[in-house]
Amino acid sequence: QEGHEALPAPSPAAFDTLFSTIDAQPRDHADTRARMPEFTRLRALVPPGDESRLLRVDALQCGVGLYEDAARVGVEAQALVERARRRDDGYALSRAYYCLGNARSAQHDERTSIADYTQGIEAARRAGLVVLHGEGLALRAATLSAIGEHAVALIDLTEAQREYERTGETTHAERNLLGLAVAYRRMGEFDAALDHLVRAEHAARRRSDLETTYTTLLQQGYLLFDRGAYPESIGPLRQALAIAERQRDPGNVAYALAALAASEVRIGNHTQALASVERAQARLGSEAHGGGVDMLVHLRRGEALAGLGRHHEAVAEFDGVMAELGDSDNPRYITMLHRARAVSLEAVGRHADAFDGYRRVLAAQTELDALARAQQEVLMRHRFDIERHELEHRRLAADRTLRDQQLAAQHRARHWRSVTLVASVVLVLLLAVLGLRQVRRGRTLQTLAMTDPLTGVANRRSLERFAALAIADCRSPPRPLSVLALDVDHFKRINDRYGHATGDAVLREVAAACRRELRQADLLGRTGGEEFVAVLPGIGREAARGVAERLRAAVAGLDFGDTALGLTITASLGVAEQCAQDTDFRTVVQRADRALYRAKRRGRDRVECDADDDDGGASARPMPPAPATPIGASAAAT
Ligand SMILES: Nc1nc2c(ncn2[C@@H]2O[C@H](COP(=O)(O)OP(=O)(O)OP(=O)(O)O)[C@@H](O)[C@H]2O)c(=O)[nH]1
Repeated sequence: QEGHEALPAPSPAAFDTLFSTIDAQPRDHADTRARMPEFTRLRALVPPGDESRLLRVDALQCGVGLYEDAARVGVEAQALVERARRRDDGYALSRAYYCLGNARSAQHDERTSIADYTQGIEAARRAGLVVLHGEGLALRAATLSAIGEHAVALIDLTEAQREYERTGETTHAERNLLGLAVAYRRMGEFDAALDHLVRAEHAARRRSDLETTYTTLLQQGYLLFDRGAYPESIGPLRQALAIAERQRDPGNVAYALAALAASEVRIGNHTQALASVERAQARLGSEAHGGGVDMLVHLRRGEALAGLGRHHEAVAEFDGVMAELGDSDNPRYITMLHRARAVSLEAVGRHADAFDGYRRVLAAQTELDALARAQQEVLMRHRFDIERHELEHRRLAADRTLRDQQLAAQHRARHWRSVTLVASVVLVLLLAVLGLRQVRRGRTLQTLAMTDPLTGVANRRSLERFAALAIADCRSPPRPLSVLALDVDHFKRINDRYGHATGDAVLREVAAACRRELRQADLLGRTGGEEFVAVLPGIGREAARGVAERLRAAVAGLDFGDTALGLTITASLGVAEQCAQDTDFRTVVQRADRALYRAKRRGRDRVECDADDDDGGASARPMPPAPATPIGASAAAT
């Protein structure tokens, strides 16, 4: 075995690497013989007893020798399917089915092969193997196309393309373009076909994939021919021919020349067409070539001869082709053949045969049209279904969006309701607080309006109001009521000696001391600078005198040691009891004031009563008017 490298030792890691490399390469499903050395290396890497890896090599290798013995390959593939099933290996199962499909295809059992491919496609899809899945779709599409099911083939290839693009399998997507283009052309969708062909050609040129570049150019030529653009088809066909020549592939050269000849016939260049055909025949030699290239060359040769007026030779060519054509062959070629043959038969005077030929052309054409219509219908139905699905999908999505929006709106509304509720509660609380504060402020204002700010005792106004009520109260049932008038002695001196602030403090202390000595029912008020008046309801003159004495003693007992050292104060008081003649409070106060005046006169720090009056009320003074400020508004005599 000269030239063979030594086989590697078993290694799972090395196996996996080589396996991925081989598996990623594009394959010719018909025959993998050229890759036998790779498979042998891979097989050597399988660790002993590793059934799983062995299964994979077998699956990868399945199909070798297909052309020689398709039946044997079919049996092997069937066994592989069983093994893959037992091991639950999606990859091997899918490959085994593809191999089985190829074997059946090679034995012209296309319907069964389609079922096998479908099984393989499903296995790949279940295993999530995108590339293998796409490969199966392409295989099935090729077989479908071969039996005239172009629409379903196009659908398969479109699905493969979508999957490749979705998963970013760019190379596979590019390789799939050619198949798609052919499928489109066969469906008569020429614009889509040309677009895919041009893209496939660019991709193939970029990859320096000459074989695919050749095919894309040949297909462009066919496409332009089908569209009746005969002169335009010459360019791509010549390029295809150049590539086939460079590759030294006689089959491809012959295909390109046959296609060129067909276009040359259509543009009336029959001599050139005949030359092309003869060149093709020379390249093909005497060997038989598969795939119908011989038949094509003869058909084109007949057309060229007919164009040159050599109808007898043309009929002979056409008859040769007819003998070779089977029923399963391409109806397009059959139609083309019968039409060309009928023209030549007519030219040589075989009118009845010509007529028969035209009849067959008509029948074949009708069949072709029906096929085309049926295929269009399948495709349209499929596209309609897809569109309907998409429409349904969009409608569902729109519904969902609407529902989401409704939910969001509901949510927002609920949110705002809570916000409003909280805000209302806060507002109510705020109003309550404000109201409360207002009430308090009103009370404070009222208190301020009724009290003397310096001492906190009642002011003149509230004293008069209280007295009026008390007097009325003491009338029925008749009860006594007395009034005391108190004036701090020599208060001016205190101010002068200790300052005004101390004077204020003295006034506050005097008020506090008096309040301590009075009952709850009594009311003390400040009526002038250093003069206070107390109303004592229910108290008669003598009892009031006692109270006045207590007040005098309390004032005299005040101690100012910590504010004004050495300061002692005294107060003089006058007492008056309300009597029947009194019209109002003022007259009682006047009598009390008179008594107070007397106390001052009699030496201060003492209490005098209106009953003790010895000057017959001549010294009675009216109550002093209410001062703007208590200071400087003394009512007491100096
Ligand atoms: N500190 C202070 N002094 C005041 C206030 N109101 C009046 N006075 C002063 O009190 C003094 C009252 O003095 P007079 O009316 O002359 O009487 P007096 O000095 O108390 O003498 P007699 O009443 O005769 O014992 C004046 O000097 C006023 O300015 C006050 O609210 N605070």
